[in-house]
Amino acid sequence: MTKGNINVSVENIFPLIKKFLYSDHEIFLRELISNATDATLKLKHLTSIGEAKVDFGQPKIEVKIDKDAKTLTIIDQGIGMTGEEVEKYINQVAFSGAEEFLEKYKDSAKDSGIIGHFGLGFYSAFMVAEKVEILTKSYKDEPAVRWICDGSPEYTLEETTEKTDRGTEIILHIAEDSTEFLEESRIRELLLKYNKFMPVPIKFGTKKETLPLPEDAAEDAKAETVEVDNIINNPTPAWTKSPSELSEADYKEFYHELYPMQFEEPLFNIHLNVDYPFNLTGILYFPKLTNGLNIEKDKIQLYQNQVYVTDEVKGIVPDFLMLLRGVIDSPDIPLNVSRSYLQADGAVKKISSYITKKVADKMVSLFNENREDYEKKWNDIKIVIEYGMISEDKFFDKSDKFALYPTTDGQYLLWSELEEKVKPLQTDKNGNFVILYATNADEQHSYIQAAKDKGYEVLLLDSPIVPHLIQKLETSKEKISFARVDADHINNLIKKEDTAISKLTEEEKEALKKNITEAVNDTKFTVQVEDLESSEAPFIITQPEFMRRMKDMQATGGGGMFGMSVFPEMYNLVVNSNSELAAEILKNENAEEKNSKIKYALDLAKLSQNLLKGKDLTDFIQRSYQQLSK
Ligand SMILES: Nc1ncnc2c1ncn2[C@@H]1O[C@H](COP(=O)(O)OP(=O)(O)OP(=O)(O)O)[C@@H](O)[C@H]1O
Repeated sequence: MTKGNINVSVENIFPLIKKFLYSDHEIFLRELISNATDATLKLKHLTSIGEAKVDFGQPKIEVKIDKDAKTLTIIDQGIGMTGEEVEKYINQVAFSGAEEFLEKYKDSAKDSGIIGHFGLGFYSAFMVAEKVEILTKSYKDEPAVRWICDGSPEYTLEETTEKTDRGTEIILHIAEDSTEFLEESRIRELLLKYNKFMPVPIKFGTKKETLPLPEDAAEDAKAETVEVDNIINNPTPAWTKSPSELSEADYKEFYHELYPMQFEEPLFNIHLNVDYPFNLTGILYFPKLTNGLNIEKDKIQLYQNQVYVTDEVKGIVPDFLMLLRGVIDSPDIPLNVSRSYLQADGAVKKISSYITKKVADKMVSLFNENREDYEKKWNDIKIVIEYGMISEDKFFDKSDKFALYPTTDGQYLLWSELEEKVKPLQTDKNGNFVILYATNADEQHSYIQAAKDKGYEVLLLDSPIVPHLIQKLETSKEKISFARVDADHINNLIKKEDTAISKLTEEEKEALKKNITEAVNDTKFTVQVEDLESSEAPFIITQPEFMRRMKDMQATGGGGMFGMSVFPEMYNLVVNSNSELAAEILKNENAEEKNSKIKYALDLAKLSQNLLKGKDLTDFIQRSYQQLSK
């Protein structure tokens, strides 16, 4: 038997490990199962290149709890270790055997999926165990050994005949403060969290399975039940397969495997697969963003060689795609990811821009393959696309091929189609293409109607980030501007050469303006007398585009200008000088009647802008009833 001191530079590394190495104690299981997986994959590799002349068979990893003995054991049927190797790989902390293996078999082992890198994973066992035993037998024809260490730097190592089969057993004597890890439910939870898609089958207990009845079975025959291994993982999850092997149904099935509590079907998926300049595979799903939207729970999961790392993917996945679901697996992402690391890491930045590009490409092909279906899904995906257009220039540059601009008539136009269809009529006298839009088809109905009467097209842009999107489009495209239909009278929104005829003289218009301003007596409203068609409404309330947009942008974060914290409510009250009511107000000499007519007309204008509320609305209704009964 050998006794010795574990070769570390710090006098006692264990308290350090316990405290600092991983803040999350539960990851010890992930580390040990990763080691067991590595050991299995190493053997697979060695048998495949003929270096290990043993039968690889169908190895699995087993996790066992013995409550009485207070032990948790992880057993693999992998490569095992000789006494010498235990000395080398276990006793010399921070000497990673995985690294050495990869170095030695550099070229052939590149794709073997080996996880370990740092040479500290094994010692995370001491976060939960007061004593750790390793019972191991190498695939080489050498005696098995037992290594025991109680958390001090002292260990014992001896040969044993107790283990006759190949592989390693890690026996953790669970410490008093960690007995939660002797609970079956806790271990099951951890296995499902970290190991659900690991590449080697993991057995945790057994389960009963009912055998199918033979075809010629008697009617009253009872199906036989057998005890089988309870395998908790799916060793070949969809993302490890090639897209050509997978049907739509497979993708959907995997979605539900990933998120068992999600009952809605995903809208579509994007299979990621890149091996240069970094390795990355994965599947992203566009979920249907319903009201019950659960961004918190079902997030994109990050894996490293099928080992779950985290679902904090900020930095790796561009912000605008955080609403998606799915998995990303990359051996280039370290297991112990920290935020500062992610932000600084070049590979991670490349991953983020690759994902952006891939999503853009997928949008183009979805649109081209089945436009009708894409249009149907537009309302569910637009928020992600529009956010991407605002935040990622590369995504914006491609968006002309897949971003849709819906009209209030239910058409979905690409930018090029919008230009072709709408630009000729909606270009103003200065050559600017004015794009009219509404944010709410019901509330802005009368304005939409006024625009349509002129033959104009009105877009329906109703997502909350639209003010930002519009700003982005206006600064990126030449000679265009957006105007909400109620931003001004339609004649002023798209100014044409023709001058309107007025029934009133300039002096009369001035007098009318004065009358109305005094009667309205509210600084929120700027009175503007305009020569409109006599059939148009006498009073129209509009809200200038700039002020409203700034206000909207502020409400959705950012975009406020001049350090203004609160934008004042500002409206224009457009008075149609050619309307009968204008003439009537002007010539009415009864001051009281004049006043009440102006107020009544103002209320009607407010009503059509959805601005008449509370007491004003009640008063208005009362006054209207009085009028009726006169
Ligand atoms: N179950 C096992 N079977 C065979 N060898 C093992 C087993 N567990 C650990 N080893 C050996 O011990 C070495 C050290 O393991 P450890 O977990 O500390 O580091 P690692 O796996 O190389 O890297 P990481 O810190 O990323 O886990 C491994 O590289 C491997 O050679």
